[in-house]
Amino acid sequence: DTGSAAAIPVNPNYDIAYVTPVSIGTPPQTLHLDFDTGSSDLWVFSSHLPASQIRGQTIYVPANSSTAKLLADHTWSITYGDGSASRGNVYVDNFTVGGLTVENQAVQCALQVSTSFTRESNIDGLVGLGFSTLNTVVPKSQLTFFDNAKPHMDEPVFTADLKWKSEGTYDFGFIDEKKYTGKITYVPVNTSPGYWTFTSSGYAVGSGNFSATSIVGIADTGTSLVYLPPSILTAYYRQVEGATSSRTYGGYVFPCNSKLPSFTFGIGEARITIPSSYISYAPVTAGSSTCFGGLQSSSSLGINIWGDVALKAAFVVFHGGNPPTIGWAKK
Ligand SMILES: CC1CCN(C(=N)N)CC1
Ligand SMILES: CC1CCN(C(=N)N)CC1
Repeated sequence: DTGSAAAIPVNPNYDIAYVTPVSIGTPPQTLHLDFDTGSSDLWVFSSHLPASQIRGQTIYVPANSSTAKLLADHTWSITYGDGSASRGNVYVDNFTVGGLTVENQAVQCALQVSTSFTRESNIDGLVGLGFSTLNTVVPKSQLTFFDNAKPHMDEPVFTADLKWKSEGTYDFGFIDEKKYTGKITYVPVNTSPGYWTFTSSGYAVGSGNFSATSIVGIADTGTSLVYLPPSILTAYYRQVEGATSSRTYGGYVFPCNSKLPSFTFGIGEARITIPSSYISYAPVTAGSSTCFGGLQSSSSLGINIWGDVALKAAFVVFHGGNPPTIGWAKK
């Protein structure tokens, strides 16, 4: 089996997150979900939510699906890095992404979501594509869509072709040679933390020398920005006129008309370059002439994150073999 589905920016001006249409149940209910390689719960806004917590999202109504079955006495509860959270009960149902169907996929139905999810009217839930060890369902943890689909896939892979301010693609079960240039460089993945954790070989700022240094981090489609060690941030933003680390805005900001260098990171001998346009991320508030950087410090996170700002500069292969690996190519 294979599948292919769109990755659509939730906001036309800034790549805050991407959503992908999925079909759940019989007859199919279409929701737009945030595919997140940094977590492993598949959860949706549902008919179990109080109306006060829904603001435009599409809800999944298990009662309207002839193939939905309650997973009795199972619950889940999750909190994300940004403090957002959700919790609820669990059904299994048919789940289809871009033509690839998994029967009896655990679909976690929200009974409660935090205000940041309520405010995000274009996100109807998440599809966790991290390792199933992170799944929060109790008493029996559930498998991700990828783990359920893998045995039926032509190849045990999914790929991310995210794009700057435009629609990209998630492919499942195959590698589309048309989506990248040159070769794919694969590096090992440490599955123990439950994320797609790999080691980058170093970085360069603009046209400067490449600094060979191991950077352990995660490839995370569910995080907007790139979070790296403070020393790298200092090296980058020293090249940006008027850049400063702002306590007010919680990170590096600079005048929106400042000239920004690109940022290159190493994958083995290969190099991926993030164009400067991706790093001038967004005005700190609507209409401001102060912009928030797409590269920020990981010092408060305890983990380095290659989020969408980095991923959209590449074609990325999440290879679920034994052992899993991650591949990066230019495009
Ligand atoms: C390590 C953190 C990265 C951001 N998160 C995520 N994409 N779900 C939460 C975990
Ligand atoms: C990784 C997740 C962090 C929380 N999210 C959010 N507030 N929209 C969704 C993605």
